Amino acid sequence: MNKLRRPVIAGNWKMFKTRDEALQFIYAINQEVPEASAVESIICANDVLLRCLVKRQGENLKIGAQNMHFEENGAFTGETSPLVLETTGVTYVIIGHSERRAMFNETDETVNLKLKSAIKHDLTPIVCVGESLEVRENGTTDDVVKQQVVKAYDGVGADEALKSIIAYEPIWAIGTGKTATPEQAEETIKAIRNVLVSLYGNDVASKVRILYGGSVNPKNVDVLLQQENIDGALVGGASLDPMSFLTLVKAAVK
Ligand SMILES: O=C(CO)COP(=O)(O)O
Repeated sequence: MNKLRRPVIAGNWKMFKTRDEALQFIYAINQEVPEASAVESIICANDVLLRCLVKRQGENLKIGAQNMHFEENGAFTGETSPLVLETTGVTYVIIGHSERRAMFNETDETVNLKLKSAIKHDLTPIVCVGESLEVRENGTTDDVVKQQVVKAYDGVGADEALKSIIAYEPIWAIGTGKTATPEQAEETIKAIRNVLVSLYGNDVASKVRILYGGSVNPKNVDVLLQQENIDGALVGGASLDPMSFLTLVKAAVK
């Protein structure tokens, strides 16, 4: 791993786990999670579970949300305010996950508004980008992903960008068991870092963490994390089992 950038392993539980299952998971790993100074370990859970997880999180495990509204309050039935996340003790939030883009009308514009709002509320945004299989096959991955990054960071200053994390998740690799090869992931993540260079210069670009997501598991995590530009992983299925999640976290501090 590049020791200049602290690695991040974030579990995205999606709409899995009951309250009891979530608490069992936290109790099982709290004492085992490596020091936060060596790896940022995060569980992003369903909104209803956030409060009880925050109360029981250990020093080295942080809790994140999977989405939020960009407004602090208003007539937005069913939405979650960033202010509520902040005051609940949540410290991370996933923004623009492809499932939300595909099923819940998330757009590059709302991703941009949410990114700015999250930073304003001291939430570390994990900004998701990634291409469809069609885009991968027609060879325009870099263009599509670059555009997503440019639009997400429109009007975002360097100091704010430094507080954000990017997750590159090719849609065709999510939940399919088809991981991008380490070379494919590295190539696209390098292209994302180059966008940051053009937006903010070398120094900022070299400090922003960029994660890979899409069928990451304990077997493939090492080779992915060995890539120069991959600073960690955003993990769905393999984050649901406590021992599997711990293996991933420990792989990041090897
Ligand atoms: O969508 C993902 C994480 O946000 C990836 O999910 P899987 O790890 O289950 O492929």
